[in-house]
Amino acid sequence: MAQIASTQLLLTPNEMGMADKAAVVAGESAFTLMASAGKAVADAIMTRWSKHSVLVMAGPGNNGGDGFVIAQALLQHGWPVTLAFMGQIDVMSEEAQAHAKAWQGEWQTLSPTQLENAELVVDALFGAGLSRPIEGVAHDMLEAVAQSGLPVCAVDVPSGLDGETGQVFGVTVNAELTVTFFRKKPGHLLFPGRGLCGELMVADIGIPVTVLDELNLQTWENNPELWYQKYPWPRLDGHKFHRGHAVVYGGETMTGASRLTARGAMRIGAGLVTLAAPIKAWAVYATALTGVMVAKLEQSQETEDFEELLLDSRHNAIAVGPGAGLAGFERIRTRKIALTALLTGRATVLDADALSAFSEDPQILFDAINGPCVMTPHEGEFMRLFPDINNSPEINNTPEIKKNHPDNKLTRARLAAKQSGAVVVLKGADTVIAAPDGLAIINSNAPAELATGGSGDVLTGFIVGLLAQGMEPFDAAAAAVWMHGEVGNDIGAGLIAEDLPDHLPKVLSTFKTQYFS
Ligand SMILES: NC(=O)C1=CN([C@@H]2O[C@H](COP(=O)(O)OP(=O)(O)OC[C@H]3O[C@@H](n4cnc5c(N)ncnc54)[C@H](OP(=O)(O)O)[C@@H]3O)[C@@H](O)[C@H]2O)[C@H](O)CC1
Ligand SMILES: [K+]
Repeated sequence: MAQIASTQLLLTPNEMGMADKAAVVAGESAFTLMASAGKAVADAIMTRWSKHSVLVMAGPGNNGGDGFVIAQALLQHGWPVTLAFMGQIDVMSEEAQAHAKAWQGEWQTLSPTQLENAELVVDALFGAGLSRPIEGVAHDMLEAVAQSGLPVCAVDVPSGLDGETGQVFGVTVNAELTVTFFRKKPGHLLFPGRGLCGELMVADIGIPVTVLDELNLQTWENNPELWYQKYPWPRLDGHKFHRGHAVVYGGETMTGASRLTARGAMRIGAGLVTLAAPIKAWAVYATALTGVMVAKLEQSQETEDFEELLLDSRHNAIAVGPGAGLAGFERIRTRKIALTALLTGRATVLDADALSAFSEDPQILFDAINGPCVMTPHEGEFMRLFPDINNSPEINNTPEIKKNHPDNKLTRARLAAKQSGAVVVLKGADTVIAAPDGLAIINSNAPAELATGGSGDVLTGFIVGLLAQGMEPFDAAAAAVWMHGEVGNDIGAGLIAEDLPDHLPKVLSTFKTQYFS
């Protein structure tokens, strides 16, 4: 995947440091890299804003070094620039010292009073090297910038934002523009970070792409580049059986949920979809669904009937959870149905009630996962299913977690995938898709409108529909999450879950034109 989607790779600040070093070993000079970084930011500023009085805040490390380059470039173009420095020049890196010496304007020591005459702020206080909460004058300054309402251009990250986790170290600013270098960082895409960066630009500063080969990177931003080559377009000579047969379990009470799942599976191209429902609800399903077949599960032998239905090996993908039911005996039945699905070893999606039904003994569920499986918890379901990842002092004290503290959504999803053996889709505005082997994708195209009842049920349908067509779980999950986001964008304001499957053809046709013609 690394080779086919190098531009989608995300580097943690630590990995970025390694890429930087590898570039220097390969012959790039650290001085030139910093010059290119600063120039890229200055160019972006001059493209976006007309000539303004600028305050450049430069910190003690190389982020501050970039600040000197930016200040000098803007000064040369006739911009009124104030440079506010915090640090000690003689302990800075050689390249930062050299660029600081090249600064031809006036020096000031960082202080909130400098904001009085500023119209634009360049934030080059801290970047990848931030290692602890910001205190003292830098803290007061960032707070004052935030309160001033002045437009901010952040260098690499808004200072205070952890480029690895998207979490804030005490204080930060809300940037209008963030210019980062070489590749995006996970913290640009994970909330709250994503909401703080404003427009995000990635500047090429001359780091050769070959340095990526050495790094064993495992994180990407979701994009069709990652999976379009495995996308199961219907074959011209195809038959509906080539496109798989998805089975969706439907409960007795919340029948809308699994209907949305079934419709999602149809729309994304499953050849056939069967909704299997307890006899009491059968008529509701049979009346409401046209293209979807409805199978009866007789009273008191629902699990046995479900098992029998799955004896037909053409039923190659199964979804359990939306509307499955958790009240009273339904909880036990949902568990049995989920375990029955998993026992077949066929591709299975577990969502909603199928996850919550195991909240008291999740290990029973994890032990049953032996085949291709995708779990799609939202944060609440995740907390119930993986309490130790969120709470255990033992886990929180391991060096791994200390570095990637539990607020790190990426790490939590990865650990959950490893612990359960399933691909985990940890849903939210910044959905993370993680595989048991550590590969992970952050999704970034979902609009706020998707946070609506039933939206997740459709996503489950998209995933099971792609699984039925033979896509691997990690790719199917990534493709479905991306399509779901695109459909959401396409509909926009006023979106309801029912719209999602029916707007998919438009998104699919754009995708097809873009990647297959
Ligand atoms: N390839 C690239 O990406 C390039 C990036 N460049 C820029 O370099 C920065 C990263 O530079 P680095 O020096 O590693 O880190 P910072 O500038 O963010 O800051 C490090 C200094 O800050 C001190 N520090 C850390 N946390 C705090 C704090 N909470 N309060 C006060 N001071 C803090 C730290 O001190 P230590 O005691 O922890 O060592 C350092 O002195 C990257 O973001 C890019 O902007 C290059 O220009 C070129 C290539
Ligand atoms: K910064």
